[in-house]
Amino acid sequence: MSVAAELPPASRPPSSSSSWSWWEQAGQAWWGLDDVPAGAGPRVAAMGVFDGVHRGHAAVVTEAARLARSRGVRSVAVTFHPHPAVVLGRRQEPAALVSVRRRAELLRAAGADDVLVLPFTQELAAEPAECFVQRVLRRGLGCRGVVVGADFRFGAGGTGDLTTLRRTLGPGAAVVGVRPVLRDAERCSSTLARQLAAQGRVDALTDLLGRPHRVEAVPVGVPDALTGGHAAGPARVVVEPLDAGAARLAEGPYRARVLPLGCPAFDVGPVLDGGRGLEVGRGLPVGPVLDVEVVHGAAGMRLLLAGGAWASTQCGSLAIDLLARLDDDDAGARRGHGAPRAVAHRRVVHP
Ligand SMILES: Cc1cc2nc3c(=O)[nH]c(=O)nc-3n(C[C@H](O)[C@H](O)[C@H](O)COP(=O)(O)O)c2cc1C
Ligand SMILES: Nc1ncnc2c1ncn2[C@@H]1O[C@H](COP(=O)(O)OP(=O)(O)OP(=O)(O)O)[C@@H](O)[C@H]1O
Repeated sequence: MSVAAELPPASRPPSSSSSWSWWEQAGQAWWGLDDVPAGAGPRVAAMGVFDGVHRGHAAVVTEAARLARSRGVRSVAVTFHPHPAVVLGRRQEPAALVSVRRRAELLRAAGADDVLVLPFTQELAAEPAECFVQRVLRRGLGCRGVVVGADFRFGAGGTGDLTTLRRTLGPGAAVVGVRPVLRDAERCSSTLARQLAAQGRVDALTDLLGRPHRVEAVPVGVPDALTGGHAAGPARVVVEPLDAGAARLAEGPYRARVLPLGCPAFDVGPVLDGGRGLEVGRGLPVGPVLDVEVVHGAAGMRLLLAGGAWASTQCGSLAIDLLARLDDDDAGARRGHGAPRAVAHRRVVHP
């Protein structure tokens, strides 16, 4: 039986959700082995969860792409969702740094020709490593090579490793274990990235990811008065993460670049915040830099965008790239004390 056929329907995004329509539009990923086109030829796979696609992940995917090119085949990033630790009850919170849609986009940006999302279930967790390699990597994807981190473990009991891959894939296949990519002598990991986000350590997080951390969000309200569609003074827009399980971000003020999401034909429109609307450079929209305040409440995480009236009126959803934490002294103090503490809310006024 195929992986997709074994899935509960809820594992796949509902076709009515906006994120699913982006999947379809972008043709970003295969969802389950059944989606993989038959007879598409051999491949080299990179394998892992890849939440956040940090620099360590990028090294694995880039190596798979290089190996695939050298063998004249396509590369595929094989990723799992939800996170095994959540499915296996080792982690309570389903906190993910990025949505699966964004993960697929980042894996492609790192060099993967294709992305396969395998829904992670109790059944998959119980599958012996050798069976997984035979069923998914050999028969399903025709792998001529596999690239993982040198310490990657998989399969029932976590017994699968590089040796398992070499033995099971056979002599013609290349199996590469990428040496750990470090940041400040610490192994880059999604767990570390989630910790840095929870502590509001934007500089360290940017360094670990190799790019600014992005929150994908949708406007839900305008707290400040808007008169006839025009801002009466500095406007603030409330936005909520698109992904209800988005990893926690420390409360407090940030500076962020805000981009329209999923609307490629975005019209710049009237600029409501004094001339700093979207510019178009090299075919890509370059959003305005805005002050953002992150708050947590009963409804979950919310972000208040200063001067973001254009966003609520012009575009359904937004990408918010965090550039800096505004209260650096406070962040420094937090670093010194280890544990994150609440940051007093400061009203962010757009200049
Ligand atoms: C293909 C595959 C990939 C896996 N990847 C991960 C992983 O990235 N992280 C993780 O914690 N567990 C992962 N697991 C789960 C563990 O290998 C293992 O199934 C789990 O720890 C259950 O172990 P148990 O049989 O001792 O209960 C993966 C399992 C499979 C089959
Ligand atoms: N720092 C790193 N250097 C090299 N390879 C890495 C690094 N981190 C992860 N990998 C590899 O990238 C793939 C995906 O990693 P995966 O998401 O499973 O691990 P992770 O980043 O440690 O996540 P988590 O912290 O959630 O367990 C795996 O093959 C893994 O071994």
